[in-house]
Amino acid sequence: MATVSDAANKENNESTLADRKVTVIFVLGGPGSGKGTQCANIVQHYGYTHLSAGDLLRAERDSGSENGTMIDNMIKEGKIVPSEVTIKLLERAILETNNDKFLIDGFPRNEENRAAFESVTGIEPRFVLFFDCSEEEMERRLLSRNQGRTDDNIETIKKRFKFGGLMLQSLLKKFLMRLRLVLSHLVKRLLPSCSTIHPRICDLKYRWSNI
Ligand SMILES: Nc1ncnc2c1ncn2[C@@H]1O[C@H](COP(=O)(O)OP(=O)(O)O)[C@@H](O)[C@H]1O
Ligand SMILES: O=c1ccn([C@@H]2O[C@H](COP(=O)(O)OP(=O)(O)O)[C@@H](O)[C@H]2O)c(=O)[nH]1
Repeated sequence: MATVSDAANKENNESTLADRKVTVIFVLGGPGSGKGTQCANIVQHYGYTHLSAGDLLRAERDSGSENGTMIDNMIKEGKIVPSEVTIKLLERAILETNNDKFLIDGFPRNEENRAAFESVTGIEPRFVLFFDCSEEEMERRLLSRNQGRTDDNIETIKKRFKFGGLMLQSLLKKFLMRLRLVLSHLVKRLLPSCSTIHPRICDLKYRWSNI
């Protein structure tokens, strides 16, 4: 589906997502559930390009952009950056990459993110990988992640759990209804290094062979 920005880009002879046929997998899970770690594994074995929404936002913040202060505040408060900002960064990253298969890590965070992405880019995910992990384990991992992040402190971690948990649950329900959700215990069969991800529920259509 072409968008207004697609039309503007066309006039400027820039390539747009409407010109590209891309496959997208959303990789979701709470903070510290292992999304980034497992994306690195998948990239190695399946030739996907890994796009972390959080990394794109941190790079934008550090670039001196006009949105830098807003992004910094949202991250420190564990809140969700407005969809249009994150989607623009994802769109740009896809267009700059010469691959047609993408793992989008940590996005969407909520239903509004999902709907906006679909409407702006016309892209529906092939499916969604969800890494399920207890808050206790996620907290332990985040506190020893040691990447110098401004949000890996106990106060912000609690906020990320509080704001993110419910939104993620209702988003997952949407994907579940569309039969697009693959849970961590299925991922675990393919990626033995996922062994500490704690498995729960479900017997859903398993489409790993398609990627
Ligand atoms: N299965 C695992 N068992 C133990 N520690 C893990 C596991 N997966 C990731 N970690 C560690 O937990 C921390 C958070 O993982 P990360 O992949 O950055 O999570 P996310 O991207 O979901 O926030 C990192 O320090 C990582 O090395
Ligand atoms: O689509 C996104 C992804 C990330 N974030 C912000 O970036 C922070 C860090 O996200 P990231 O995915 O890097 O880490 P995680 O919280 O999953 O460990 C989040 O708490 C949000 O404040 C956001 O607003 N929108």
